[in-house]
Amino acid sequence: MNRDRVCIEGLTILTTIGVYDWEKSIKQKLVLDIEIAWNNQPAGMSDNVEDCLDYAKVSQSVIDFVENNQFDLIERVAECVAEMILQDYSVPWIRIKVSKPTAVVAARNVAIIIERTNV
Ligand SMILES: Nc1nc2c(c(=O)[nH]1)N=C([C@H](O)[C@@H](O)CO)CN2
Repeated sequence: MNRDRVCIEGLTILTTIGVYDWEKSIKQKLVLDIEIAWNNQPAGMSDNVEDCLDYAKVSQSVIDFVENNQFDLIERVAECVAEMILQDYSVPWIRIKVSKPTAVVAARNVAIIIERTNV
C-alpha cells in the first residue's frame, strides 16, 4: 500500500473565528497543518508538475476559503477545509490540524485534529 503524502505545515491565516461576541468583529490567527494522501511516484519519475499534487495551489485554495468565511469553532474550520480539499482535488484521505495559538493565554497552543476519507 502506498502511504505517500503531500504536507502543508504552519499555514497561517487571519480570519473571523470564535464562539464569543467579542470574537465576531476581529480577526484572529489560525495555523493549519495538512497531510494529504497522494501517490508521489508519478511526479518523482516524470519530474513534471502536472503529475504532482501542487501544494501551492492547495495552500492558496485553503487561504481563500478560510479568509472569506466566518466560523465559530476551529472544528468547523477543519471540517469545511477537509470537505473542500477532498472534493476539489479528488484525494482519498486527509488529516488536518487547526491551531488557535492565541486562544488560551496559559497555553502555548490549542488545536484539534481530524482525519477524513473520500467516500
Ligand atoms: N474545542 C473547542 N473549544 C473552544 C473553541 C473551539 O473552537 N473549539 N473556541 C472557543 C472560543 O472561541 C475561545 O477560543 C475564545 O478564547 C472556546 N473553546
